[in-house]
Amino acid sequence: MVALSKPSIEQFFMKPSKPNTNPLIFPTIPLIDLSKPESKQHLVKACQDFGFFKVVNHGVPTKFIKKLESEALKFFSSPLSTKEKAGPPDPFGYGNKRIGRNGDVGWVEYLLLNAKPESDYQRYLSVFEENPEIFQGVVNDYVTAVKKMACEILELLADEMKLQPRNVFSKLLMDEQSDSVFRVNHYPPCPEFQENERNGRKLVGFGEHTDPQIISVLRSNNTSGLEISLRDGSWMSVPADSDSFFINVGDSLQVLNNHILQLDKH
Ligand SMILES: C=C1C[C@]23C[C@@]1(O)CC[C@H]2[C@@]12CC[C@H](O)[C@@](C)(C(=O)O1)[C@H]2[C@@H]3C(=O)O
Ligand SMILES: O=C(O)CCC(=O)C(=O)O
Repeated sequence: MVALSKPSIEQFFMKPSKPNTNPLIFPTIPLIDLSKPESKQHLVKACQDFGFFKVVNHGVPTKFIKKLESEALKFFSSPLSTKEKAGPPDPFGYGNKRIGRNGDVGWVEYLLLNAKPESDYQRYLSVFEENPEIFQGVVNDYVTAVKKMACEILELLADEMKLQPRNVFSKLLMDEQSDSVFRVNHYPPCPEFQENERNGRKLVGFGEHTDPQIISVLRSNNTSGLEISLRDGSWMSVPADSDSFFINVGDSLQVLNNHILQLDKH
């Protein structure tokens, strides 16, 4: 993660990270097809070996995805002064370039919302003037469907790890006290982008980090740019994809998993 105190255009660029060029280790992102029962056997391996995988036949209705995308585009197309009424993030709300509480910056604007079902987004959505409830409804439909998929994945994982009850992980997502968040990131065009690319410097959208939660469910509107770190310290690009979801194993699930493996040994 790039932690900088004085945001200036220079700070959004850095030397490219080490790409994976070893032809003997050219990994592909594990694929989990939720419609195939045998997929769940690959799930534990994908989590343990890679910590990241792609999910197809996920059951999240395309209409929820498209509606969310279109509402999010409406939000980010609004004038900056309007969007800023939904910020700064505390931690929820609209954020621009400043990410989190540690002084990190990136070429990104975002809307971070609490993903609890009863959350009220009115405070953040003055942008939508007369009908913020449309955005609220669209987010609720999307978040509910994505949580259902996330719970299914976590329950398959518990089954495969022979853990009881099978909602041992998924209940953490559904709990009243759950710290689930919903985040929409928008990476606006950058005027200095091409010149810096020519000089071998890379634009940082959302800097290097791990996710503290159980799992992160990621989706892009068919855009590349996301990279994941491999065990050998190299970075791998996640190809653009319009239909799939990508799952990142969060720090909490890794800790729980290591704890369970330790218990197994005794
Ligand atoms: C720079 C950061 C933003 C973040 C907290 C962190 O220090 C590193 C993890 C980031 C992340 C990623 C997943 C979620 O979007 C998030 C809310 C979280 O819990 O960890 C963000 C944090 C953030 O934006 O505050
Ligand atoms: O926008 C992205 O694709 C990555 C964002 C990310 O890593 C995150 O929100 O934790």
